[in-house]
Amino acid sequence: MDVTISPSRVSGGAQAPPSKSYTHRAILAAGYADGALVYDALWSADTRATAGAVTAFGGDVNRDVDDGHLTVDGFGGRPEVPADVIDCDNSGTTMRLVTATSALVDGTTVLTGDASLRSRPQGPLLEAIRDLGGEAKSTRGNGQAPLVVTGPVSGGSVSIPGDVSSQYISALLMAGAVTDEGIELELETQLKSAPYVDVTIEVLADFGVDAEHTEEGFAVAGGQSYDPTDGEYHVPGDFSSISYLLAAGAVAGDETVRVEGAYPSAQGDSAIVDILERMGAEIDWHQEDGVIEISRSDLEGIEVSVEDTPDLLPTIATLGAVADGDTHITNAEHVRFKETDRVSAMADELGRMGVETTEERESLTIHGDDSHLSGAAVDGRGDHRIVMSLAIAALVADGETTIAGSEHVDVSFPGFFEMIGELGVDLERGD
Ligand SMILES: O=C(O)C1=C[C@@H](OP(=O)(O)O)[C@@H](O)[C@H](O)C1
Ligand SMILES: C=C(OP(=O)(O)O)C(=O)O
Repeated sequence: MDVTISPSRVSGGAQAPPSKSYTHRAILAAGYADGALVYDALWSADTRATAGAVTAFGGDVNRDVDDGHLTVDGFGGRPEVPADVIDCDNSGTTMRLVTATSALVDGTTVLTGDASLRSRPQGPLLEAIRDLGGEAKSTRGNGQAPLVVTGPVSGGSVSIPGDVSSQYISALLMAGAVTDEGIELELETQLKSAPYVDVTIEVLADFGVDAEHTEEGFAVAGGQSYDPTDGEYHVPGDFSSISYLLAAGAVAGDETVRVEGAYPSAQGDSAIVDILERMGAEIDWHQEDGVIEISRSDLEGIEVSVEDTPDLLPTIATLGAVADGDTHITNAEHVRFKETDRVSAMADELGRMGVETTEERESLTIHGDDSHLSGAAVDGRGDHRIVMSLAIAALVADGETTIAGSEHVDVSFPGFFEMIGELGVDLERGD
């Protein structure tokens, strides 16, 4: 479905959507437990895929139609053999977390996903499961889904690269807690996207499970039980989603844009506040109230590493297109392994809008000075973050911008277009 956006000014307040990363973990942790009530859960295409997997393993997930909370019945640490293939749809987090759950099953699990997910790397996780004594293979022998996993594994020590996806580590820590022996992970490389493992450790702690950093990597003791405090869990707001609302305020704010539900957590993407400040934005984060206020400001290019914050790259690229001078985004190689290669997708699609960029394997430089944003027909590449970032660029382009594939926002931010419409964006959604 296309969306056509005209140059617009934004103002007013918006509620941050719930965190996708925390919701995935809370649903699966509740599955590993006997169950839990999950409040403020994100109900999006990706989190529905994780709910589907918990159901396939013998749990159940029901959503309250009035307030949206989830009632999860768990499988108590003993996942049963799924009656069918598990479809992880477009969700890398689901596939990685659930592949490790599959290694606990006394039998065989088959996992697949859409074309994008079936092109993403799973090899290091499969190898780790084999090293733990399970069977794990890619049907095509290329390290990509469809995957076939046979357990059960009882734990042990494995080494794993840290520079492809942190989700392998999150997955093994979550599953390792209910193995007999626990799992020790030795990192073969430096860890990228590290804050996401901290998010995992935080959620595990809230479910009464201990996992820790070690000198070599991470470790989780076996024989633990998932048991959430008071049987419930509350999901915080999502800073990756918040980044689009703040970027809209920074480039197109008429009056102040105010985002609520922005409380501090382990999310690395809260770095967007600091990044905007460094670019010259007028921004205030009232942490105790969970409120961020931002007004339109003249932005300047900066150098920023996305080593810890890969999901911010598309937002930063759009900000760089509007800023004066160069914005140099470094440590970005792992951003190429997402729903699409986001480094080249942003270079190409912003290029269609008149933005000059220099792309290298590990970096993307946006030449703000040489760029003039013009409305154009652009492609969201079937990737929610590319769609949302181009939508923000469209606010300050000359003329209309039409983005193909607007429905993909359903992956992480289902109400995105309604929300920016309420902030004042002039948009029309077509076929
Ligand atoms: O664990 C998570 O919730 C995520 C980890 C990150 O992936 P990588 O660890 O693969 O970089 C991030 O890009 C993704 O959107 C969510
Ligand atoms: C990469 C993302 O998610 P996942 O890895 O779960 O597909 C994302 O949300 O940007």
